[in-house]
Order: sequence, then C-alpha cells, then structure tokens
Amino acid sequence: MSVPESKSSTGVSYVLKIHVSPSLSTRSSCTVRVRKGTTAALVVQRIAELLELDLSRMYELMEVRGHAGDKHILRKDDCPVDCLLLWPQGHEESQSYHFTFQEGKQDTSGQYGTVQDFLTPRHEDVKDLCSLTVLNEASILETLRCRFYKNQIYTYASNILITINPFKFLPIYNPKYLQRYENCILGKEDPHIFAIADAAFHAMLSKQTNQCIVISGESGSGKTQSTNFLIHCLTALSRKGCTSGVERTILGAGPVLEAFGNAKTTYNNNSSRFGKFIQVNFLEGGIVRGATVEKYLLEKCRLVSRKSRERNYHVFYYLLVGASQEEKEEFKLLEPENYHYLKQDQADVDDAAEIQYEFKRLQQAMEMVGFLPATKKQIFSVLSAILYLGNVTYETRADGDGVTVGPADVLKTLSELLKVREDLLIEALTQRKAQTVNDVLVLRYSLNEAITARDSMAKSLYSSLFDWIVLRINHSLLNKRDMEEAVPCLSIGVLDIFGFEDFTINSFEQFCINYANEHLQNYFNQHIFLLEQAEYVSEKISWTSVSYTDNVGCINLISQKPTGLLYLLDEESSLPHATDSTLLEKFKRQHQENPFFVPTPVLEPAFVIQHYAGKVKYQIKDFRAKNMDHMRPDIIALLRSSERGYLRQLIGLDPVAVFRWGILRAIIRAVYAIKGAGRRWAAEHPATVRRYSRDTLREMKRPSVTIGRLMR
Ligand SMILES: Nc1ncnc2c1ncn2[C@@H]1O[C@H](COP(=O)(O)OP(=O)(O)OP(=O)(O)O)[C@@H](O)[C@H]1O
Repeated sequence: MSVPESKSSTGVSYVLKIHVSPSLSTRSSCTVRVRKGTTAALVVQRIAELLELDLSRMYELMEVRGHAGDKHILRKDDCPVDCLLLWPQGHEESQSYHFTFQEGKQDTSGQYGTVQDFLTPRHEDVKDLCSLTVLNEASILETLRCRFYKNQIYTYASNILITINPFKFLPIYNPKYLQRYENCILGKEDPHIFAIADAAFHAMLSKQTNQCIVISGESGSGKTQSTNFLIHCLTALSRKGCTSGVERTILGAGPVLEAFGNAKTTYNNNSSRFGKFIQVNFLEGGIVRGATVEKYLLEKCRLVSRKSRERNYHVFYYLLVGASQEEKEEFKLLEPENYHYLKQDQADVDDAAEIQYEFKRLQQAMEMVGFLPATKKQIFSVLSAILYLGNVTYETRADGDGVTVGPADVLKTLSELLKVREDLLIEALTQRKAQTVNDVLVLRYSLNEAITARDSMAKSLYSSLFDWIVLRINHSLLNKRDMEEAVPCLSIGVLDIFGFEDFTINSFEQFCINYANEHLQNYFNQHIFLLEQAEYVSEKISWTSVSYTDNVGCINLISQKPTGLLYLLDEESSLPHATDSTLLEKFKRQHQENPFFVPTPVLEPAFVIQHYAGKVKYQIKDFRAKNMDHMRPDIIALLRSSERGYLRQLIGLDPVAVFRWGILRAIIRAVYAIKGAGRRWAAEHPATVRRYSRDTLREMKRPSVTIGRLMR
C-alpha cells in the first residue's frame, strides 16, 4: 500500500510497505522506514535482515506501476521513494502494494549482487582495493573516501593508481619522497604517483622495453598535475648519472605548453584544451637522453567563442596584463576589455598580480626551451594580430551584394602586425576566388560567411602558432648529440588526454574526445579483463569469468569502414549541397537499428550515443564545418605574401619540413663552428697539428634512431 510520510528533526521520512513473495516468507508484507535518497540496495538489505533470510542469496525489489501493472526491477541505486512519488498508485496484482520483494534472478545479478555484498564492513584500511574482503561499489567508495579524509589521496587497484584530487597542497612531492620511492617494489610503501614512475623506470631497464603510463579522468581531476609529477620523478630518477640540461628543458616545456594550450573553464582554472603524449627517452643505462611531445586536438573554437564565465587561452591575458609599456607600444596592445575575442565573457581581470607573475614565468620557460628574444617578439606580434582580427567588423553593402569591412584603424594595425598589404588583407576578409576551367571567379562573402572567414583566419593562425611552438619545443628537447651519433634509446611515455565529457550542449569536439576515450576504455577492457582472464585460463586457475560492458560496438559505430559516423561525416563534408541536417538524416538512416545509436525525436537536431560512460547527446550543428576546418587557400595566399619571414614559415610551410630544415641548419652551423674553431686552434698551435683519423662517410651517414623516430 502506498505510504504516508512523517517529519522528524532530520527531515522527511517515508514508510514503505512492501509485498513479500510467498516463496520467501510466510509474512505477506513488511514495512521499512526510508528517506528520499535511500537506495533500493539498502532497502533490499534491510528486508532480508528483517525476514532473517539467507544473505548469500540474491534478492530484488520489483515495482508494479499503477493500473496498467507495468513491472520493473529496480536497479540497486534507484531510489524507491522517487518511484513512489512518480507513480503513487499500486496495482491489484501485488495487492495494491507498490513494490514486491522477491528472489533475484540470475540475469539481474549485475544489478544487485548478493545481500552479503551490501553488508560491507564500514571501512577496511587497505592500500590496494584488491585486498578488500568484500569487493563491491560501496566498499570501494567507502575505502577511497576514508583514505581521502586522512589525506591519503592515492590508492592502488593492483598496478593501477587511483588519485582523488585534494585541491590543496600536500607535502608529499619533495626530494624525501623521491628518495623513498626510488627502487621500491610497487605496493611496499604507501601508494604514490612516484611509485608508478619508479615502477615504469625499472620495468624499462630490466625488460629493456618501452613503457607507457596512461592518465585518464574528467576535467579538473588532476591529470596534468599527475603528468608533471611523473615527469619530475622520471627526470630525477635519471639524474644520478650525469646532468645533460635536458631535464631543465623538459621542465621548461610544461609552462610554455600550458600558457598557449590551457584556459580557465567552469571546471578548472587551468584546464588543458589539448591532449598530449610526452615521451622521455633514456639511454639504455637509464640516463635521460631527450624527449618528444605530441599534441592532439587543440580546442580551436575557444579562440573565438566559449561558454559564459570561461576564458580564452591564458597567453592572451599574460601578454596584455604582463607586458611592459614598451612591449605594449611595440605590439600595439590594448586592454583585455577592448578585444571582441576576450570581452564576450570573463574579460575583467581580477587576478592581475597573478597574471603578471605567470607572464614572467612564461618568459623564463620560453628561454629554457630556447626561444630567443627575437622569436618571442614574433610570437607576441602574431598573438596581437589574432586579437585585432576579432575586432574586424562588417556591414552588408547597400546593394546587398557582399560586405564592407572595417574599422579602418583596425585594418591598418592588422596589416602592420602581419606585414601584409592592406588591400590584399581586405580582399581576403571579404571575398574568395574560385577557379573555373577558363577563368577565376571572385565571390563576395555574405555577412555570415565573412565573419566565418575572419574567425577561421584567427583560428588557423593560432593553431599554426601552437604547432610551431610544439615543434620548437621538440627541437630543443632533442639531444643535440643525436644528430651526430646513433644511440639506442628506451622510452617512457605519459599520455594525458581529455577525460570523457558530457555537457549540457555537446558538439563535434566532445564527439572526438569521447571517441578517444572509448578507445582508452577498450584498451583497459583488453588488458584488465580479457588478457588477465585469458592468463588465468591458460594457467588453469579456477576462475569465474567476470562480465564487463564491451564497447567495441560503440567504437565500430563511430569509426568502422565504410558506414561509421566519421566516414559518413567525411562523405557528407565533401558534397557541395550537403548540410548538417542531411548529415543527421544519413546518420539516422544508416544506424537506426544500432543499439549504440539511441533514437531521438524526429525534429531534434541532435543524435545520442550510448557510450561506455553513459548516453551523450550531440548537437549536429556545425559538425560539417568543424570537420572541414582547414586553412582557406585565400588566407594562405595572403599570409604567404607577408614580409615577415616568420609568418611565412608558420603558415606556408609544412611544419615537419620546417623542423627538418631547422635541424639541417643547426648541423651546418655546428659543422662551420667546429671547422672554424679547428682552424683557429691549428693557427695557434702549429707544432702540435697532426692528422686525426676521421669517420668514414658511411659512419657519418648512419641514421640517428631518435631523429628517425621523430621525423617519421
Ligand atoms: N596532487 C595534487 N595536489 C594538489 N592539488 C592538485 C593535485 N592534483 C590536482 N590539483 C589541483 O587541481 C587543479 C586541476 O588539476 P589539473 O589541471 O591537473 O586537472 P586536469 O585533469 O588536467 O583537468 P583538465 O582535463 O581540465 O585539463 C590543479 O590546478 C591543482 O590546483
């Protein structure tokens, strides 16, 4: 029967009167008092205790709704009171009771487990979750929670380290801790991120194989901090042998990448808006040799728009607030609130002192990774130009054909900063050229097209700048001796990518991020469930197979040839008359039967994917445009006409070719410098000059493993 409620000093409580299946007890019903948030699992536990049932068996709560008599087995975290409030009337079949308590069926064991599972000791003090005597969701959460409140933010699950972000300084990353975890078997000491670095380091040395540490978690969970701690520990572990200075460069790369690739978001004041893979290379004896950084998917759209209360990339605020008066004049800088790309949201800078400090730190870090003062100036003038681009405005021409562009002073400043002709700049911002068989057609932009072209130019410039910075960092992380000799290296990679995202509005970026996370999850599934279980079977260990949610179907939905969503998107992006709506229709037509493609109402411009971490709804708007977001030929032509060599290099050339040229140029310079020094020395010591044997040409041509890998 349905339930009256009573008020106590601790809030509203509800009385559930529950029908008991005759097969379980002679009592036809029982009563439990619960609160709104009490879960079905807890209710089941209480009834089983009340009826003195065998707690090693499985039980469940079945809801019987209203007159229609729909039956529904409650999941363990469903709240019976919520069901009750939604469907207040019981059903005759269960004698008007709203819920029936019955024996659990085998196929629903995943929902409840046995009652014993819920009788978790309040807290077991274990460092490794695998040592829990009762292992279930409740006991895991309880253990993590209790450890966290004791400032023990790290817990193992076998060789996986679980971290809970403390959001406060803990004195556990100093040299004493580095020492404590050095050469220490995993699990011997308290769980710690340094133990993971040490385990990877020693596995690399003992097995002579490359290692990889994968970091995963939602935004703000502490992935980047963990990456920094790992790199810090890995470079410290190697330092015993000799110091090559490369550790300093590796540590300097972090603040540069953060300034250009991180931004303040609603979840995290220093959120990485790109993914990265940092590979630290070691000599076979364990001494750091160099490193490489690979970046994935910079969030370009942040440059021109973002959610309210979020900011653009840090570097813009650093420059505007931190620059000296002289620099402000040189780069024609204004206040943040005067730029359209900054003032849409949190342009008001309430943390000026901190930003000034960060600008100084950035300048130092840029020096550490080898940016000369002239290079820094070039970078700052490109940043200033990007901000001015946002201030370009348009008006539809009186005759309705195309747009006029302004304001005049902005265009003048832009052409000075980019060192391009103003008339060419105006052309690129208002029209595009199309080549026909015999002619070149000039097509004027509509207002919307012109705004898109302007923003596209800003995004292209910024992402080229970011790519170039990553290349330069790689250049300085490369051990210079790798250019001369081939040395066998081992490596430890640290992967720090965006965690799974599900916002109120999800777009193409979330689609790509969640697809990458599906692959990570699949990797975990393979290694933790499939391979581990296969090993038990091969070793003839008696073992009950553990079921898990296989996400291969979801990966196939997105990327399987030829009908995966990514292929359909590419196909639809290349058709001239296609739109986002035709794309959505294509998705729906192709995948309406796919269990991972959840149906949405016909008129809703969105689709839903059943990911391993839950359902996510993606708005189809701009999927095609974002998929095709490459640099427009007219913009490339304009920037290639710049008198600034740096800009031409940034835009016009293949970045890998720029990098190769950089290395070649460094070698030529080094050869000239060595020859010059040799000549000077020979002139000063004529008596001691003798002929040294030199390497054969073949020796000199022998490829460097590291450079080879980097250039591939
Ligand atoms: N171990 C830690 N000790 C103290 N504070 C931490 C720790 N880890 C993270 N934090 C705090 O949490 C903030 C967010 O962490 P971090 O930027 O590493 O998250 P993230 O997972 O990389 O987020 P995003 O995906 O948005 O980049 C940090 O700026 C720092 O203040």
